[in-house]
Amino acid sequence: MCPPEYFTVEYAINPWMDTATPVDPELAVKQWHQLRETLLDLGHTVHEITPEPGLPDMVYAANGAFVVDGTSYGARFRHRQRAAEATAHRAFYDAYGWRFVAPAETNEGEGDFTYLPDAYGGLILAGYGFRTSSTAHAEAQEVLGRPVVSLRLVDPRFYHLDTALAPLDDQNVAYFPGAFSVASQRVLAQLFPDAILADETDAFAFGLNLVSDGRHVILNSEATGMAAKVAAAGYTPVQVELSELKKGGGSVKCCVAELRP
Ligand SMILES: CN(C)C(=N)NCCC[C@H](N)C(=O)O
Repeated sequence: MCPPEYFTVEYAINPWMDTATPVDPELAVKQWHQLRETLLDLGHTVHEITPEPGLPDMVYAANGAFVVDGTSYGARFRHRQRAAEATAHRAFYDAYGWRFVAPAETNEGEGDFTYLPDAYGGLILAGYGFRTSSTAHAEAQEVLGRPVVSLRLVDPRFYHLDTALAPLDDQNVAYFPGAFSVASQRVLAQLFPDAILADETDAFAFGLNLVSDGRHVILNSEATGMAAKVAAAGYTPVQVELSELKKGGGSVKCCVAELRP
């Protein structure tokens, strides 16, 4: 995770960002700490990457890389405003001694990649259409040695895969079909017949931008419908307020990069 020390909305690179809407920096820091405490209370270890001035979106740590089986496939950001974040993330992984592979293709880390270790022997799902190039999917497959399923995102509000789809455990997902092309919807229905289907209201409340440990599902407090759906499926929803970070176009998942040894 990356503390939101320099978080602000000073440019707009997604439909959620509006430079005219003020951010409450103190509230952003408070909400971020509540998310961190929630993870710690659930028994997770949290490492912090040092925020850098001039990189207000660095709080969305999940965009900095995608780690599977101890290998970190680095990010290469679509927009110049975020480009320097990739270097900071690389330094973080180097300092921890992780194997790091620098990408040649544009990709935004866990924003557009996710991994299900028990689905089909270990499956990567990858989004494209707004940020990550589809060519990065093939690159990730070569780097990580796991099959990658490419999914096309079609709604600009759901510009990263992790705004439209989330693993609930090691083999099942929740997703909002309307965020995907018709063909990608068919692929998801084939791969995940037991998925929880979110609707537009759930997705709009960032209800899919969640972090799950397979039992507890941490999600945005505004996503009440999604909380009810995961509870009905036997998971325990844990709701956190992240109103300020939503102004930058992200929520729970965006703030948490998962390290998979
Ligand atoms: C799920 N993740 C990681 C995200 N969706 N990230 C949010 C990025 C927000 C940033 N202002 C941007 O537009 O890049």
